[in-house]
Amino acid sequence: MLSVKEAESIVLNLAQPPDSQRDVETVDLLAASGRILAAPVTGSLDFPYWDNSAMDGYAVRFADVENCSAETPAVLEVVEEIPAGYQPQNTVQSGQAARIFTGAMMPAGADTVVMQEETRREGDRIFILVSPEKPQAFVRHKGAFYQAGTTLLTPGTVINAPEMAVLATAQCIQVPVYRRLRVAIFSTGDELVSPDEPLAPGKLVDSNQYALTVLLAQMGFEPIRLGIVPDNEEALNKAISRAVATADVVLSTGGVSVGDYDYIEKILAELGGKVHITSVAIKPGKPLTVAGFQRGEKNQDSPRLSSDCLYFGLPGNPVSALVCCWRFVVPALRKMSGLGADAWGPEFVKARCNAELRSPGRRETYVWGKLHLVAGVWEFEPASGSQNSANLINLANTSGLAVLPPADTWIVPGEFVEVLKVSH
Ligand SMILES: Nc1nc2c(c(=O)[nH]1)N[C@H]1C(S)=C(S)[C@@H](COP(=O)(O)OP(=O)(O)OC[C@H]3O[C@@H](n4cnc5c(N)ncnc54)[C@H](O)[C@@H]3O)O[C@H]1N2
Ligand code: MOO
Ligand SMILES: [Mg+2]
Repeated sequence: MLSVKEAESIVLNLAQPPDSQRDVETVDLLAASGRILAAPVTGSLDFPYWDNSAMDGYAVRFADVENCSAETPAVLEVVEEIPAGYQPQNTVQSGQAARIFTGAMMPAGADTVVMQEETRREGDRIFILVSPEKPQAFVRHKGAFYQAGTTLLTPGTVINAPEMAVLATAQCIQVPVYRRLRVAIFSTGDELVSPDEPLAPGKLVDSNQYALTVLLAQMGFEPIRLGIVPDNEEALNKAISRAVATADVVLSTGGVSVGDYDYIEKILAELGGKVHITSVAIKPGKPLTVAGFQRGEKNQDSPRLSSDCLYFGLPGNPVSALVCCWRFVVPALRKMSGLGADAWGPEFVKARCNAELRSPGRRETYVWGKLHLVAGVWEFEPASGSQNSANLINLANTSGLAVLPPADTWIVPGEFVEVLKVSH
């Protein structure tokens, strides 16, 4: 049995980042929302584009207003009005000013803006009542923030609202992003029926496929649902071959333990998969099985990442399947999707536990519950009811998994524990 750390490192080694040529597609600006940038975005313009005013007021020559005051105002002739979006026509000469508004282009000759609250207007004359602190006051200079040719966004950046603003301002209307990872999902088990089917004695509703589909879709991956596959070698062989041929990553649930009908590992090997992990010292999730498949010839109809197809045989128990996903699958998918290493996770926080937790020890134990931020301190509240890997009901509302080490552990209320944050 591998430790959680060993398994994590194997999984992250198998998960390879996308190819910067082959795994890239170009999408329209707004369609890039939530996607991961695949190439640097470089501005071809200075930012600001030109000298402009930061205030509503008057553009002046500093030398004309340097020593003025309310008692001895500088009196200037207003020669032009410059709203935002307008190109000034005149050069401001000594003794002159231009009316100007926030964001409007500075006129030639002027070097300083005086805000209108510090002036008094009489017809074409403006009285400057307060001397600006220094020349260039309230002028936003061309290229002061970024110069043309500067890299504004680097590959691996997720495009959210601020990044969208940068793309728009750089006029990057066709955005190179990594293509979405295709993740095949299927459930195995003769007992399984779908939620709309009648439940005969001995049967169980397939919940795993629905949970995994939502988890992946919410993270921006492309789930491909392949249904329920019976515990039958031929059917499993077909389903696995098909999944491996069409997806970058495959997630199956069930059939990875030691029972007579647990065929996944055997079939993975028969199909040429290299099985790297068959059990991990984690509770729940012990029989997690991970295999890699060599990439075949690239096929136009089923483009794949440059890396091998990565297969996760998740345990059938619903909590075990999700815990394995949160702990191992999500970081691997994040790496494969093109995110930078700092974004792969998993993310742990120290939290004050509000109840007693015990674990007998041989496996690293994950206790599910809720994380709350209370006056700046994380608090962990374990889910009430049975912490049993088949109890999918009290897994609802989980936002954190407290991690107890693989040793006899007894956490008392008020003690701090390491908690894995999960999306909720
Ligand atoms: N003799 C041993 N038995 C078991 C061991 C062991 O070490 N020795 N490990 C146990 C652990 S831990 C786990 S976890 C499970 C994993 O079993 P499998 O991955 O082989 O999964 P199945 O046997 O197919 O199913 C387990 C359980 O989960 C239910 N299930 C399966 N699929 C779904 C689904 N899609 N939706 C909801 N529930 C599902 C299934 O009915 C079983 O109850 O093995 C233990 N056994
Ligand atoms: O690992 Mo199993 O998931 O303990 O029930
Ligand atoms: Mg089994």
